[in-house]
Amino acid sequence: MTSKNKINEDLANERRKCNFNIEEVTYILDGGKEKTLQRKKIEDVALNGGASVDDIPEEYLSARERYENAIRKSCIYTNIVKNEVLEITGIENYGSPVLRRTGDAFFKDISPFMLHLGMFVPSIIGQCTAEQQATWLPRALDMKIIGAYAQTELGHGTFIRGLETTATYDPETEEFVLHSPTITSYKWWAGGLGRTANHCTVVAQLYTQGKCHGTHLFIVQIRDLETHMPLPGVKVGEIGPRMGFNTADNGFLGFNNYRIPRMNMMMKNAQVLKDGTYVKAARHGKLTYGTMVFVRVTLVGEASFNLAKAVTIAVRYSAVRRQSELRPGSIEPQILDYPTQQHKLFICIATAHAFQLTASWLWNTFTAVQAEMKKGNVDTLPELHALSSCLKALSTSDATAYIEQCRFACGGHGYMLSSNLPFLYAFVVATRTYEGDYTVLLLQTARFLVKAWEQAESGKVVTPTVAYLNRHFTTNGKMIWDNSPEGIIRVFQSVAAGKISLCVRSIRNRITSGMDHEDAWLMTTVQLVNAAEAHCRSVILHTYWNEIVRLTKHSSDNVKTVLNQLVMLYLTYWALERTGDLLRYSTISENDIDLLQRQYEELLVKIRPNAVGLVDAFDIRDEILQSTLGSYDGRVYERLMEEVQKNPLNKEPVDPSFHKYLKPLMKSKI
Ligand SMILES: CCCCCCCCCCCCC/C=C/C(=O)SCCNC(=O)CCNC(=O)[C@H](O)C(C)(C)COP(=O)(O)OP(=O)(O)OC[C@H]1O[C@@H](n2cnc3c(N)ncnc32)[C@H](O)[C@@H]1OP(=O)(O)O
Ligand SMILES: Cc1cc2nc3c(=O)[nH]c(=O)nc-3n(C[C@H](O)[C@H](O)[C@H](O)COP(=O)(O)OP(=O)(O)OC[C@H]3O[C@@H](n4cnc5c(N)ncnc54)[C@H](O)[C@@H]3O)c2cc1C
Repeated sequence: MTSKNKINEDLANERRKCNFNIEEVTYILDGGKEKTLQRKKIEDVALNGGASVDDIPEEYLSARERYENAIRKSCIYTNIVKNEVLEITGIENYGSPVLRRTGDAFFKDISPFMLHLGMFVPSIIGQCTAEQQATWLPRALDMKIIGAYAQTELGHGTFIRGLETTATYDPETEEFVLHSPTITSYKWWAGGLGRTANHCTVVAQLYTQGKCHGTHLFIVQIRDLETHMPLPGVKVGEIGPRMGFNTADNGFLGFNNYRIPRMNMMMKNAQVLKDGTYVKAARHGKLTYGTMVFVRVTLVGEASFNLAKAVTIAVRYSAVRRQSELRPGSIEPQILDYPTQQHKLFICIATAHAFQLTASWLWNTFTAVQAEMKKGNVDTLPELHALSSCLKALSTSDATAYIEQCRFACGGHGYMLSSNLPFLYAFVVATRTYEGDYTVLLLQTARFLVKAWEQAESGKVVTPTVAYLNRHFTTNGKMIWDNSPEGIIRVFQSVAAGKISLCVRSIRNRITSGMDHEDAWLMTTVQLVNAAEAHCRSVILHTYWNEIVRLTKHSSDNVKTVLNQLVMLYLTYWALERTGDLLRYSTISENDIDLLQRQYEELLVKIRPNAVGLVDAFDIRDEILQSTLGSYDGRVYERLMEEVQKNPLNKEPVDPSFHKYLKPLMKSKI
């Protein structure tokens, strides 16, 4: 073995200690052996050309160079996908998470094509009629047209009903006239819009026959397909440097009485006829928000994957890194041996599992609701909206906090861009805001919870994810504390029920004392967010536990044991995090809390020997991790030194600025 492919001795030892079958866990996380094999096949085809490697790391490039480089790599990757990967996987895999994640090997930051596949194409699939899809979808999938999703404006993101861009129907020419009447009506933020897209989905207020019918979606060509020049009446550009997403050319867009054909309105859920008659969406008023629901569902899996990357980096690094002395003169321990380090990292492994299994469950719920809606039944949509809203909010918020924790766990080296942890953080922290801000989405879930509470109060049976509310009305007093997984979950459900109950009481008391409903709701929103968070925690705990029980039924004993230890760690961690709530809503005692703490510390000890095996089971290739600290071989220090050689500042022994500025300064007199 050369030093280049030699595995770090500490890491090799960790792998020898691992007592479970790593592949078995990978299969569980991927959703089955076949899925793992297909993922590996895709990765082999897409990554073995080595096209991902930049001669100069992208962080050293100027804004222009970075963008051009991102486009170059997006085209290379798209060609590989079109010509090689889809040959073996089929076109239905075009937008699959596996392909999105494999693409991470090409970009430390973001592909300018991400919104094309992530939202433009889904908006065509979800919002267009079959006839419209036949017109647009093949061209979009073949990249003959490249799109963005332009909804947010300079003045409004959250409040979609407040968007100001207008689309006014002109029956004379059978066209819509798009217009940006104010500065705040300019579209702002859409990824890929600034420099790359030649089309986009535009969300605008629809006017026909003198009446406004609210926001609707339109497909709009914004640039000439030959010259890429913005079309007359279109003003488009890039919004400027951001915390992350700097290769995604997030853009602005304004229209000056810009005309598009009638059939460019996405007409699956509402139509404007030739004469201007508006035909209302028959089934549900919010079906035009469907693309957002789809993306929120996919973001739970994204949160899991990015957290899995961060913790893979941090655990491998913590096995390689030695620091301090436990006793005078003793060998410096691996930092992974410190219980405080285990406390930082093992919860991240468990959370990545919890979110991955919850994401798959949510995806199945989403497809089941879609199937019902195809049959004309929209009854399950409110529950899906409530679930996808809170799960998106919590998974992105927790993943953000834990990725930062992984960076802290890597000390100074975690601050290096080459560790990839700062990029991961900058990418994931945005997901807490986009596709619906954290607070705003939890308040959407709270609306659903209050209604469900009122139904349960009146004796009606409520939907499965809030079924615990029915129990709330049949049991008296605090929930009996029980340290079993099912017991902890029941207590978390009681916490949620108790908090929702307090919200309802607050709202009612405020109304009784003279407030109108809107003000009473507004004054209660701090509690409502808290209640929605508690509900969502109980959903995640419940789903994670249920899925582990179901998926490990036929697993080997050691896999069962280690996955059980992780889920128990997760349940115990959250019970300890929420002792205040547990004291308020259950019979838990001081003694029970002491026991929980001991149980938690014992779990850290049990998981420790399998920690590296557990992150290896995420099976994230080095090309995708893109980290000096987290590679499979653990050559941390060598890779940090190799990176230094790529730094353009080190190309010449003396920087020109020395002669230009420093020397004159040194020579000048005070
Ligand atoms: C290669 C593969 C690619 C894969 C890619 C994976 C990664 C993808 C990355 C994608 C990157 C994305 C980048 C970012 C993109 C964006 O951010 S796009 C813009 C997103 N914007 C938002 O999310 C805005 C958030 N705001 C809203 O959603 C809404 O305005 C609101 C907050 C929900 C309020 O809407 P409003 O119309 O005012 O409704 P309300 O009055 O509050 O509620 C009325 C009732 O409607 C119900 N409802 C609301 N929304 C929905 C919905 N979506 N579905 C169903 N029902 C809904 C609401 O609950 C109310 O119900 P009742 O209580 O019964 O009255
Ligand atoms: C990296 C990135 C990429 C994006 N990509 C796209 C894209 O491709 N296409 C697109 O259309 N948009 C995109 N967006 C925009 C994004 O969807 C919005 O920024 C997001 O929905 C939040 O809206 P806002 O910016 O208007 O925030 P605001 O709504 O102004 O929120 C500001 C604060 O006010 C609070 N707040 C707002 N309303 C309420 C309320 N009713 N109750 C309580 N608190 C409230 C929020 O909680 C938040 O703390 C992107 C944003 C980012 C950061």
